[in-house]
Amino acid sequence: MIAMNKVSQLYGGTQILWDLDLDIEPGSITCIMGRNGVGKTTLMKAIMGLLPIKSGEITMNNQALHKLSAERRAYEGIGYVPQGRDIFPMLTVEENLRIGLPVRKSKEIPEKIFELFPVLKEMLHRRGGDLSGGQQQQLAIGRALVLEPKVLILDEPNEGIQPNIVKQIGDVILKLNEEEGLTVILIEQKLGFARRVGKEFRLMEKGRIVAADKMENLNDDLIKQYLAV
Ligand SMILES: Nc1ncnc2c1ncn2[C@@H]1O[C@H](COP(=O)(O)OP(=O)(O)OP(=O)(O)O)[C@@H](O)[C@H]1O
Repeated sequence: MIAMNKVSQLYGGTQILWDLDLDIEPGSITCIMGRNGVGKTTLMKAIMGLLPIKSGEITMNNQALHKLSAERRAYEGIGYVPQGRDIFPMLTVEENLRIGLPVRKSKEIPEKIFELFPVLKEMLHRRGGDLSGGQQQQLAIGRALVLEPKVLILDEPNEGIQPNIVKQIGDVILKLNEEEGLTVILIEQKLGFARRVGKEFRLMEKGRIVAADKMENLNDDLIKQYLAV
């Protein structure tokens, strides 16, 4: 579905991604894992078009993606929930959700969003900045889903969030995947969550993918080598 072929990327003079190859199968839930600073967020920004790549190619369903603008990639069906949520604190929940609608050429927020996250309906007229961290994360996911993406990228959605909301977010990801075939790419540091939700894993080190397999094959040796701190 999404493929990266020998992608390299630099920040200033520092190379972050090195000839990186990645394959994301349609309908999969793939966890991108690795220690801090290995390039996971940079990789996601490269897929989204938020950072230009230096060389290599990125395709979705065999169509070149790396030449398209970030906006165009959203239009083509890639939804992105950045690290740190990034909602608009001064806008209401409803206004935050409506931001994606022009891309979708629709006037209404799909009712499905409120079925998945009932709290967003309850808080529709509150300012985003007044929500709890967990509620803001649900809003950020809801806002990405307004675009009805084919692929949803989430960057550490559970960072600093209380366990009951982490559970709800996991349930929503699994439901969208199982019922609608949504392809999910998830940056996840928490092993328990990755194992519950992920079907595939990709381990990163120093800007490269160093291991790729089904989640049930994420064994103690790999964890020790690439994840343990
Ligand atoms: N805007 C930037 N300018 C320069 N260097 C950056 C910038 N953003 C990230 N980097 C560097 O790029 C490298 C990869 O960062 P990235 O955020 O992609 O890693 P990560 O695996 O997502 O880490 P984390 O788990 O801590 O979020 C790090 O060494 C980081 O310091």
